[in-house]
Amino acid sequence: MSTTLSWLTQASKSLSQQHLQLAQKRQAVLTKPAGSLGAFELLAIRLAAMQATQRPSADNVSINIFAADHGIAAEGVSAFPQAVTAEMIKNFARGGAAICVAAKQNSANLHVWNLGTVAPVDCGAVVKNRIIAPQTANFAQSPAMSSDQLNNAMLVGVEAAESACLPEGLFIGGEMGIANTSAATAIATVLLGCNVSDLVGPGTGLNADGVKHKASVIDLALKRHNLSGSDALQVLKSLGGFEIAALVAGYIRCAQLGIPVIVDGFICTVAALVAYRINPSVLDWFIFSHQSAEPGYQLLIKAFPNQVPLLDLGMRLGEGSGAAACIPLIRLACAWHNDMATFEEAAVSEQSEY
Ligand SMILES: O=C(O)c1ccc[n+]([C@@H]2O[C@H](COP(=O)([O-])O)[C@@H](O)[C@H]2O)c1
Ligand SMILES: Cc1cc2nc[nH]c2cc1C
Repeated sequence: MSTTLSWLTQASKSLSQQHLQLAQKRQAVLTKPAGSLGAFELLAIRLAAMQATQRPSADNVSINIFAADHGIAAEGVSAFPQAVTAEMIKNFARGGAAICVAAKQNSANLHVWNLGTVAPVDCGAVVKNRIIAPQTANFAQSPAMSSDQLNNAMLVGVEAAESACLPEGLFIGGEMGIANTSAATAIATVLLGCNVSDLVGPGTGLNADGVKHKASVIDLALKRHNLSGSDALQVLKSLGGFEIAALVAGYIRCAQLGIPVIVDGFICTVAALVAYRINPSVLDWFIFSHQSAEPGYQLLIKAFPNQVPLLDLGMRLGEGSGAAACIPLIRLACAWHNDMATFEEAAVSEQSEY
């Protein structure tokens, strides 16, 4: 696709190989059998390399929720009415949503970006209004976004990433948008070259008949668009989600700025896939937080080589909640790495040769 978005393919910041090796060496001499802290060890090593430090930290976390409505909601593909998107933005502003509680619990900064809802939202300064349109076009009938809309939605993600650029900051993207599992499923179906039935699921809670109907709506829409062979940006524009576009750009900008990204559930992981297809160098900066209960997640995560999500707790909320659930774990990984004694310091005998 011809685009003014050429910045998207600029290389991500390089990891510090020096700090990667120092962190690997330190993990090997801490008072524990080698590898016994499992994924915590790799997490600390990766963060040390990302932050180019011998003392990785996760103290500065910026949580950014991108919210938007979807024209495809008119096809009856969600268990909830479209009005919930705007209603939940108000709930974010009042502090009543799950992500607000998680942000407070973990002393993380929370930002809400409203990219457009059908019902108006007036929440004063708490919500940053960056309205692209009341909703995307219904992708069962036409492309979800114009090129300008795609560009403007992506600029919101860039703005969020750049404002998260604090010393040793981490970025969590979250999303809110009724019917966005349909958009995400459609995008992933094209990018993975699989069938809709391999990925489609209940989203907010459709029953079996509802999932069947959702699958046939997405299937028919994809036949109309005929996107096979299209690049990831074209797929994003056609099947959309302003909030998904903002996430894609936010992730890429974070990787370019050297900000570690904690990727949330199904929709966010689809955004991560679009980002990865546009610019493969972003993968160094992604920490996959949790296996969403949305069934398509299991196939989706296989598209990222060697990536295993940290948690599998049956979550499927969105909002960045699964990523936020990882904050205490990431902090613990850092504390173990930074503060444990070495075998030498503690005068503990090391492993024998056997
Ligand atoms: O993050 C996930 O894994 C996830 C899985 C299912 C649903 N959601 C959330 O539910 C909404 C989309 O679901 P739906 O059924 O309306 O397409 C949207 O606001 C998402 O944040 C999120
Ligand atoms: C209530 C509700 C809260 C959500 N948060 C993210 N997606 C959501 C969808 C619904 C329906």
